[in-house]
Amino acid sequence: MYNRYIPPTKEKQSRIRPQTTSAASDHPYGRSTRGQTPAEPSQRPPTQQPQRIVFDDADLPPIDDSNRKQSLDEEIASRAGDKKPKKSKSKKSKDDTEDGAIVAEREPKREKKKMRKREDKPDVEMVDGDDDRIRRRHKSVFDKVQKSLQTKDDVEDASEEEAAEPEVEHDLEPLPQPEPVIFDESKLTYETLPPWLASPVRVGPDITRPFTELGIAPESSKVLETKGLKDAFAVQTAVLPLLLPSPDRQGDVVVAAPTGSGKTLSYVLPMVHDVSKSRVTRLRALIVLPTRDLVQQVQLAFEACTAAFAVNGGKRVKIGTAMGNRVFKEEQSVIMGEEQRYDPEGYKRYLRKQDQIVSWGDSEDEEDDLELELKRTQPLPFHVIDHVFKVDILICTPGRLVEHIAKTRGFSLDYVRWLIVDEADKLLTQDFQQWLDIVMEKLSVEKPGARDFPTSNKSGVRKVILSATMTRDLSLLNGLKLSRPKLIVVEGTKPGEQNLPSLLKEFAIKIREPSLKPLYLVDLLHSKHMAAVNSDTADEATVESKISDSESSTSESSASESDSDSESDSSSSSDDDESDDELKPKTKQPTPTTTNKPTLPTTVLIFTKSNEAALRLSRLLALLSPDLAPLIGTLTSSTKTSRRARTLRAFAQGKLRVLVASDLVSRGIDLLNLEHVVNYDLPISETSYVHRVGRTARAGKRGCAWTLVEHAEARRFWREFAGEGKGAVTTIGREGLVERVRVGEGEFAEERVKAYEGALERLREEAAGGREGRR
Ligand SMILES: Nc1ncnc2c1ncn2[C@@H]1O[C@H](COP(=O)(O)OP(=O)(O)OP(=O)(O)O)[C@@H](O)[C@H]1O
Repeated sequence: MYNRYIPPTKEKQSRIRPQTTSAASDHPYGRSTRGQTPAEPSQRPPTQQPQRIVFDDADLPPIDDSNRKQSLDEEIASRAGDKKPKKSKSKKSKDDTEDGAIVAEREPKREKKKMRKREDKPDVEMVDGDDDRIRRRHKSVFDKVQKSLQTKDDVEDASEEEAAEPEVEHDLEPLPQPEPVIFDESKLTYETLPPWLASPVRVGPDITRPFTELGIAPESSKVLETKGLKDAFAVQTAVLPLLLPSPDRQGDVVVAAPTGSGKTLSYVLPMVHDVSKSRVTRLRALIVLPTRDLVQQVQLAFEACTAAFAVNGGKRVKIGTAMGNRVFKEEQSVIMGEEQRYDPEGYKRYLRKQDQIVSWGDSEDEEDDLELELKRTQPLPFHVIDHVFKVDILICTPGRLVEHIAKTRGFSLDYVRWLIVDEADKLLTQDFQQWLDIVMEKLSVEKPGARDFPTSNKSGVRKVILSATMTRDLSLLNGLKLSRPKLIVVEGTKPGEQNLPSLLKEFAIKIREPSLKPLYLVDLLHSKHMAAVNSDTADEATVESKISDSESSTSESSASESDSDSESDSSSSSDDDESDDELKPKTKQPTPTTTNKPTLPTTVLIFTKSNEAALRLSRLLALLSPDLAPLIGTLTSSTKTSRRARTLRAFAQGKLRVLVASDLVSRGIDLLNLEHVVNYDLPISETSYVHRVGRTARAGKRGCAWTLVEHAEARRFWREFAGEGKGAVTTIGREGLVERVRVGEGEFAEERVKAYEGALERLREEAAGGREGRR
């Protein structure tokens, strides 16, 4: 800081003492002036020794120059004519009592003002040469003080300047302003879309109707009822009448309905109904799905319904799958068969061809052809071999379908009259081996009468396209070459968006310490939040029995690897009691005595961002929470299909309660009685969020979705997924709001953190051991 300056009076001037000091103190503030190098005192002549002016308040008497000032003011006033003389406002005595810092800041400004006033009146103020010299020196001191204060003020004002630009005075004429940006707040309308997309058929989410009212025969309805399917759900009430035989001219159907709303049965029932009317087994229908797990799940739905239409003379429809879980040849033999047909002309042609192969068989390729031919079944004399389908309906993944079209003898789509694309947005966006182009080309082949629908006026291929997050992208839908399409939308609170099930409750958990995230998860799993939310689920959760069951047998960790991918995968219709059972409502158990283990969760599906993350988290959970270990299963795309199926089955039976999964199972998977979904890692998109959380709150049941949100993810989560906060934009439609919930609040106890670090170390060792083992 600097000494406070009091302007010198005549009286005071006599007290200013010149001092000979060091060079550093030549400057009034004990520093050399910037840019000047002060000379060594010894080099200077004594007369040129600078004077150190010491202003010491203690030495100075109070200034009372009011009289002099008054006379000066009067003179100024008399010169100015009409201006009144101002009263002197010297506050010296008051300032002396004020806080030093404040005084120090105010004083220079005030003194500068006074100086300026005096400079304006040189004839009055400048009494003699000494005065003049001292005054000039003071002025330079003022200037420097002023400058330093100015710099300080500048720094302090900088932040304010950022906020508000300084006002610059201009002429009265207004400055030219930039054109105001007009934001187009109008929402995307469907006006540019074709009428069928612009005006969908809207259905309320709570409508139900008996199947018999929708065109299903009473005998079939009865069978469905025994499978737990009493009334049709909303989407089924709208879709069934469009797909079941009708005298009206019918077209294709596009369905956008929330997860778990029953889209599968809306196409399964009319297809089975139609195909059961045809006598000969031929490939009549294709259902394309993005994953093997979904293929297996839809197969179960079909098999549960085939019996319902094998009444009143209808045939039992044969279902097959093609998804690449078995060796190709085996899959071929399950889908296709061979039949000997009497055809002497055909037999002659066959013999001529054999001769050609034998005589050409010189090159390596031709030898291979010959070998292949000899391996094939040989026709009986005067017979030829026909390749025939063993299934009426094929449920498949796109890649495997393309492979069969290319390589399987006799695999023709000539008689296909149903094409179902489930999870359509995924299948249309991702071009799996250009499956759609290849299939559409095959379906364009017309064989007279081959694609006629026995009991309706519709001819050709009937297409049904479904998703909970249906695309409205025409360029994608165009590839399907839809004919007279209708869009069915099961309404939510915000029509047109990706609606969540109405009975889903969503929660967000703030993760304050990301490095301890697994501990938050453990706390959540053991909290009261993970209790059953559906009364019937609570009834089924006979905790003790299930724990002992799982401990003895089906723990994921103890699951046998011997379960190979060649495990039989029924390709034709059969009385698979186990499959049928899975669709049956579980018989109610007595109310459980959950109090013994109150902290164990009911049923939870935890989503991670990758396969590896799922495997790691699953193991970590088991280490951190040994009581949970036997109840944890893992589902990743690197897990064998058969093992995944077993895990899903164990979960459905209540032997497993916690599934840790990658996004593989986020779409379509129908886990019976799943109550809670946890987004351990944030999903990559809103669509992914909708599918993940849609694994619960299905088929009119309640469910909860929990998302762990780290600080860095909060903005994205609340804006994009929850649709809350400034600038929120979300396509997700929901009934309520996402609630904030606290879990793992406060410090985690030191022992827990230590145990966690120990578990991580163990995990590292296991991973290293695994790598060593593989080497
Ligand atoms: N009419 C019905 N009565 C009773 N249960 C039904 C009925 N229709 C469907 N379900 C059951 O509802 C559940 C969800 O059905 P489904 O899997 O078809 O949903 P989804 O709409 O395809 O969901 P996602 O979009 O997630 O694939 C299934 O367990 C199914 O058995």
